[in-house]
Amino acid sequence: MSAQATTAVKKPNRAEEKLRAFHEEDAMGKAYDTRLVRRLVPFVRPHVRFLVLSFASLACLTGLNLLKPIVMGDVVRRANASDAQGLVRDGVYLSLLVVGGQLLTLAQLYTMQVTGARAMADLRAHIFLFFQSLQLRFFDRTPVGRLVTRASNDVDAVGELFASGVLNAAGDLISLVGIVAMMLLLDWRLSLIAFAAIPIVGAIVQYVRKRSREAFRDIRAKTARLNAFLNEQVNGISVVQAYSREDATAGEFDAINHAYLDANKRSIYYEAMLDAAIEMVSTLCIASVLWWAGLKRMGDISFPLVVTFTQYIKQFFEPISQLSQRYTVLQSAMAGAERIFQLLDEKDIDGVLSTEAEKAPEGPPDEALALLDVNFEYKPGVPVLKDVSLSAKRGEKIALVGATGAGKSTVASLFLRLYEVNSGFARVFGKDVRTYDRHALREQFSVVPQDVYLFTGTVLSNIAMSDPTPDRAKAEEALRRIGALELFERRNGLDAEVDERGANFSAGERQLIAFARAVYRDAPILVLDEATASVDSDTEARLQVALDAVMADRTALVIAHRLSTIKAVDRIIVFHKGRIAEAGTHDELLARQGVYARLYRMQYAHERVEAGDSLPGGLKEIAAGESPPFSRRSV
Ligand SMILES: Nc1ncnc2c1ncn2[C@@H]1O[C@H](COP(=O)(O)OP(=O)(O)OP(=O)(O)O)[C@@H](O)[C@H]1O
Repeated sequence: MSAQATTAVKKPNRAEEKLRAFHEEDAMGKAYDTRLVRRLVPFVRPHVRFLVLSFASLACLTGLNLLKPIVMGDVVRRANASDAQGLVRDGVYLSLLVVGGQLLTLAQLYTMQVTGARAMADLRAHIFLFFQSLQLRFFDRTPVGRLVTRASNDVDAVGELFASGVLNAAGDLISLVGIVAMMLLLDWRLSLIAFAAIPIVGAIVQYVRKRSREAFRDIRAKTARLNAFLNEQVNGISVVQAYSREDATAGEFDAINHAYLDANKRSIYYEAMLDAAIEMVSTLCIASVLWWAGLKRMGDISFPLVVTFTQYIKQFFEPISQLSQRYTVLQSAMAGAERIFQLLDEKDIDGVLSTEAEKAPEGPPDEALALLDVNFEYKPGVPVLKDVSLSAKRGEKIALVGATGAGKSTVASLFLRLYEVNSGFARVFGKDVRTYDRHALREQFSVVPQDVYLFTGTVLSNIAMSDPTPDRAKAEEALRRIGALELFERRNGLDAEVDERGANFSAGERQLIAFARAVYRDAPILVLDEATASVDSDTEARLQVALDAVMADRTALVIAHRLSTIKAVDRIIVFHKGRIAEAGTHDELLARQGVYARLYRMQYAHERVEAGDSLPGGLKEIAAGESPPFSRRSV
């Protein structure tokens, strides 16, 4: 282990603390929980025909295995009697048993695992659809790593029920009963010698089971931590490299990786211990039977009987050893199922307003957007919007301005119902947003968000993402309208590949694609949240002209820091610490000499300094000493 890792182990580091939540949630439940099994049934039911085939094969296989020792004993008897014909017949029987057994094993494993793979694919799809129906509030408080673990590792843990043959435990039990019956029928005294080993095996299994269960729980917790850490660090790799945190991060990873390795080593140790112990006990048992047979100088115990009996003893310990391993898998599957269903029971579902809940009174026919006395907080006790009321008529363009963190983007999120108001109402086209079907509501909006997110694919698939069948001509037209067609044509146009998160495009190019995406969608309301923050001044000027055309017959909500970009809107609403400080046109607000006028003057002064102009008296000081309250994101 590296030096950093050693330090990291001693002192809980940032990742350790942040990921402790995974430990806490990772309680190992019961090994078998009927409630959870019942909830898994709907995912297995559509594939039940495979399961029936599997159990039928298993029953036949168990029967065939019980016959094998008898034939072996017969082989010895016929060999003793030099019965060549009988030996040939036994050879044929044995071959049939082996070939038949292998064919049945093949059928049994295949059908069982196909059932599991299909059921787990359905479960994963269900979880993914469920993620999409959750409100953003849920994702704010849940680490991505945990959600990824739910849809991957936890589903895999449940799938192990099928893959590792836990359900074959039914077959194990049947064969155990069959073996015991056959042994007793053959010779009850030899059987008693074999059964004397049961308490010893029981004690070993109990000792190992408890410890391997803890090791297993630890592995699951450490897997979740590993996933969460990798997810965060890979996403933030550019920052890690820029701030030369590679060594520190490697140290943190080393600690987490070693903890994972240790948990695995413990689990491997106990599994190996169990295998070796059961093998030893079974060999001792065989030795005792041989000793007893020798002591009695065979007497009424024949040589073929001893051979048959030792074969049964071997078969007797096999399911016992497997039962204990399957118990661990069963327990981890139940823990996985419990975590999955806990997630699926989540209440933050993005639904339609229930009929009893109070809804906003209907708005006037010409109203496009309205907030009525809205209060909102992301986290309880931290108000973000306070008593906010505003409205925009159809076709009206309004701008929201205010300092960083004043609550402007939050207003847009409330209209799209990405978050729910705590009190008051949000209305779109005169209707409470909660009375809409969420798709119908969001179809009213074209959004250019502050943080553009591109998906792996092509420029076309990203521009036309609102369309199940992307229309090339329409996407090209969208790029042309925003004046960016030429820029993209230089790099393979609409077919240019987009890497994960659009990493192979500049921030400005990503913003242009987001613009084209909004134009393509062609919705009646346009939301531009700092939409030109990442493009150069030339591109911005061209965009502005294009935008005026796009906005012409639409309602628009423009969020901007650069006040020069919003002079032409119909109304400007100024936010200050979550409240509306003032509202009016650019000229009205300047004339009022309030917050907007002050902000505008400061920004104007700052721009003049950057441009190298001389400043009017008084503004020089502001420009030199005071940074503008609006952050400038463009260069
Ligand atoms: N998902 C979230 N969870 C918790 N708090 C949040 C969340 N999103 C925003 N906030 C907080 O709400 C406040 C308002 O955020 P919002 O993004 O609306 O501000 P804004 O005016 O758009 O700021 P900016 O100009 O920087 O984009 C901020 O204090 C922010 O920290």
